[in-house]
Amino acid sequence: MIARLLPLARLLGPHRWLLITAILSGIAHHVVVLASAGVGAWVVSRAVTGASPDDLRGGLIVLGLLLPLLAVTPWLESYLAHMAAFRVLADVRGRVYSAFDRLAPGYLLERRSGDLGAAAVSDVEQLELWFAHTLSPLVSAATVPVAALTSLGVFHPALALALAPALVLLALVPAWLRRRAEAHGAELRARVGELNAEAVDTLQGLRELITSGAGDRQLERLAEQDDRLLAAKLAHGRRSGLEHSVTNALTTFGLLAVLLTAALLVTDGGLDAVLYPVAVVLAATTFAPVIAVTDVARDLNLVIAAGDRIMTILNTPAPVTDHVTEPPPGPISPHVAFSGVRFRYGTALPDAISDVSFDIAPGETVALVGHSGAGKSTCASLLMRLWDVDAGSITIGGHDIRDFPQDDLRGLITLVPQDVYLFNIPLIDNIRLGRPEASREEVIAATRAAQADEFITGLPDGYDTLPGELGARLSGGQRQRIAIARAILKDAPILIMDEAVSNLDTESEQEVSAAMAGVRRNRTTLVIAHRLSTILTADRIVVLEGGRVAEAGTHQELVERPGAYTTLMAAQLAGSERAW
Ligand SMILES: Nc1ncnc2c1ncn2[C@@H]1O[C@H](COP(=O)(O)OP(=O)(O)OP(=O)(O)O)[C@@H](O)[C@H]1O
Repeated sequence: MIARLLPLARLLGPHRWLLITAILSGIAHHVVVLASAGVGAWVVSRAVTGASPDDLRGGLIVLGLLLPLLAVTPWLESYLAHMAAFRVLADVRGRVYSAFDRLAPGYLLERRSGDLGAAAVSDVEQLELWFAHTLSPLVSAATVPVAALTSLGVFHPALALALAPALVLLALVPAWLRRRAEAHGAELRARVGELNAEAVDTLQGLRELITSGAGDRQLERLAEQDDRLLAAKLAHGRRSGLEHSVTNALTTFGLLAVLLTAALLVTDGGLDAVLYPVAVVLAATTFAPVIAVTDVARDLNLVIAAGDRIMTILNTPAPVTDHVTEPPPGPISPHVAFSGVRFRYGTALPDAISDVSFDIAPGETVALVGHSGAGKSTCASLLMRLWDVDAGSITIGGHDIRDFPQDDLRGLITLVPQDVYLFNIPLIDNIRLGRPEASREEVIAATRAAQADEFITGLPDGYDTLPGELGARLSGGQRQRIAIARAILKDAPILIMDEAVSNLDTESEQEVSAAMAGVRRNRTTLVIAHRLSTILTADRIVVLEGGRVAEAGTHQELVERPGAYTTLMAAQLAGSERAW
């Protein structure tokens, strides 16, 4: 078990010195306890056997000197161990968040956000048990009994021999129950993650649950997850209880063995009667650090499971890595070209796009159109290098996008997504996301250009409104205009727009279209188009079908020959506002 936990020590980093000092304080504490108990027992036993106050003075002075240490050393141990633990926890949490950043979105799509949230918060929290409450007692438990056994051995070897079996058996209890403990720990942490994921899902999908009347079914699912967590907790509790009882029994057995052996030795004259209470007190105090460890060891399975979950995240290789540290030299022309691009989301999956070639000249707008699943979003994700192409290449200004550090590449591109996420920070900071240093005036100018100024100033706190719950109350059109304001403010030369699929009312539609036209001006734009109005204003249209380019050209060129585009248009005309 300990071997599985030792890799966690690597997480200590620069805080290891704090922890080492805590461990030394812990050892000092136990030595002081042993010494004061021994000296105290000796003083009492001398006093009751008629020693004069003068005979006791030396012992009492030692006790007086030990007393402050008795108070200070445990405080120091706990304070330093917690300080080290909390600093490590903060570091680990930071590393987990950067891992999310590094792994996004490929790995994150495969795991539920509530489960990942549990990993970032409660799994990391679980590590406190190891760093603040286990490491130091563990070292004490390994050293103090050796010191106590040696002292008892000096009194009489039989005393050490009487105590040793109980100590050895105590150390073996966690090993005996290890397999069960690890299985329970993994189960328990996984169940906590699942319940968290289900709860987050429920909250995120509340509107859908209410409108579809599926709330009760979801509550049942939550209750089922709760039951599974309860079963895992009970199994953990049963094993933990068994461990506790065995530990208690062994402690009592060890003490009785020393008590009995010492009594026999005193009767036989092998041990001075004055040393009898000293031997018993020494034996009793020996168990304290061992019990402290077995107490926390009962929950170490949870730490192992939490550590495994964290390490899995930290050690997962990023889907995309930087091959260079500097972007290509000179001004980069915002000319985007896809050449023979092939990509699939997993080795077992079919190609999402194959042999896709098209280019977007600087300042040009290309509309990607096609049925759902045709590969439009995949093209946009590949241009932002959220994944790397499997074959072919994507270039900007003639340079392969893999020749840019990711930060530089994403500095060249702005995304206006379909569904805009608003953080619970003032709206002005939400708009500043891509350019945090922008002044208030610059934000307002960008928001005006995105036709979002009017509705924001109409809010009671205007630009300082916290979206919080409001995020959900903003209309789709308003959220898109906030994203457009972000894009205008970031002022990147290349723009990717994922047009909202949901129907906007006519007024919102006009406002969003006007805002989009504004942001597209002078920018190289790739728009995942769903609306006829957008398609008609694009310079060129690329029609995707089953992950391949079926046709490309201007609207005029494409309508003149029957093909994928005219079929899509026919579907559009037979349908509603939305094209597909
Ligand atoms: N994360 C993913 N993992 C596995 N397959 C994926 C993933 N994302 C998309 N796909 C698959 O890749 C193909 C192209 O999907 P993509 O999202 O690019 O299509 P799209 O044209 O943008 O569709 P829509 O208009 O519905 O968004 C589809 O078959 C889709 O199922």
